[in-house]
Amino acid sequence: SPDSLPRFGVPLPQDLPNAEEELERELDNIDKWGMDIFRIDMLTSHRPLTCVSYTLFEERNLLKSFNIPPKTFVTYMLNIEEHYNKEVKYHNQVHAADVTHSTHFLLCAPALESVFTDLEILAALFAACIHDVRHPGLNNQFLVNTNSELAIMYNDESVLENHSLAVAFKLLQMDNCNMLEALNKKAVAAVQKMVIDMVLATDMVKHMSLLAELKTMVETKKVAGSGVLLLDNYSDRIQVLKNLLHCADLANPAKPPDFCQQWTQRVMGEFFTQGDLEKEKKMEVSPMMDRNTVVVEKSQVGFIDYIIHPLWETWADLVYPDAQDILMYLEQNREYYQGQIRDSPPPETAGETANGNDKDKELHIDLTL
Ligand SMILES: COc1ccc(C2=NN(C3CCN(c4ncnc5ccsc45)CC3)C(=O)[C@@H]3CC=CC[C@H]23)cc1OCc1ccccc1C(F)(F)F
Ligand SMILES: [Mg+2]
Ligand SMILES: [Zn+2]
Repeated sequence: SPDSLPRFGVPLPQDLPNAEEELERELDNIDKWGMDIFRIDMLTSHRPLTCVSYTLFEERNLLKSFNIPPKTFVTYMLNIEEHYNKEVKYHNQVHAADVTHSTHFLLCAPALESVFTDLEILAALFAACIHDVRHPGLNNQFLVNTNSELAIMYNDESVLENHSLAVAFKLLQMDNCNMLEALNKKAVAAVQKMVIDMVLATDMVKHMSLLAELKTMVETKKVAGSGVLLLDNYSDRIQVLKNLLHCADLANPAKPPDFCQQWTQRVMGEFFTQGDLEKEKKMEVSPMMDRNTVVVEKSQVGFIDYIIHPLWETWADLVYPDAQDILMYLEQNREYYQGQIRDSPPPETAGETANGNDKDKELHIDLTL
């Protein structure tokens, strides 16, 4: 019947004869780290988020478990997808679909089997879907420095993250969009709180404290007889979910090389566009956004050494041995970028930089630039 949903939730491109089989083949990899989200973006006429989230909610039986009418779910997700900015080169619906898929994969870790309830899984996938909605392709610092409407609205505090949350919950109230309508008030409140906690934790200013807490949790890790993590209070449970979404948001350097390199091109495109705008507005150009000075490969090595590897190494300890393959991709990508740096120095001895400075001090200088 005309109002029945397309098989993957979204209409497929008419000019691609076997789009449906191609898409089915890509989605067969939905439980694998190497799923090709860029091909899914192409095969769904740029609606990867609705397609991937619909496929995941069906696979996890979440629509039935929470009486979510499929039509309502798809209407809401298409609405969310529309509110990601296609002109933005990195923080668009493809990134949201990628983070949602990575969130699903991390939740599948054997160490987390039966640890989280369906409600918590729904909240984590929902948070991933909406975590960057209405991202303008500009960072919080720019919005604060330019006294933007958004920075005033949110008093300079996690401006983008607050905005994405507000937009997502506002869209839930539109016609035929309330996918949580069948949940009781208590469950809706619980989901909303978890989603808010997780999305606010994707603000990079929270990174160091989030990682410190994760390290403490790993050191005091409680494991059940079956080997799964023991998380017996909200604080521990939400802490793992915050770090899980943060890892999914910081997964690009831990993906197969060609995907990692595509994400790097996209983020450079977005950051340089901001740098150009800062130049145009006679502002001080953010050091990492100046196309005339940034050495992309060096940025990636610094990003991996100071942010990505410490986080993923700690996550891998938490779910040991489930994230070992991810760590392998990360180390492979780090070596690739290091090798791309022209006349790159000899491999450093542990903890020392070439001129004998302590690495962490160098990080401090780097991060405060
Ligand atoms: C695929 O590649 C990236 C994906 C996402 C990000 C994201 N970056 N960040 C920040 C940007 C500022 N950061 C730093 N500033 C100065 N010195 C250092 C030293 C080591 S990090 C760091 C910390 C990370 C975000 O907030 C984005 C939004 C949320 C999550 C992650 C996003 C960064 C990617 O590539 C690296 C990079 C690319 C281009 C320019 C700079 C960088 C750089 F290496 F600098 F990060
Ligand atoms: Mg974000
Ligand atoms: Zn993101």
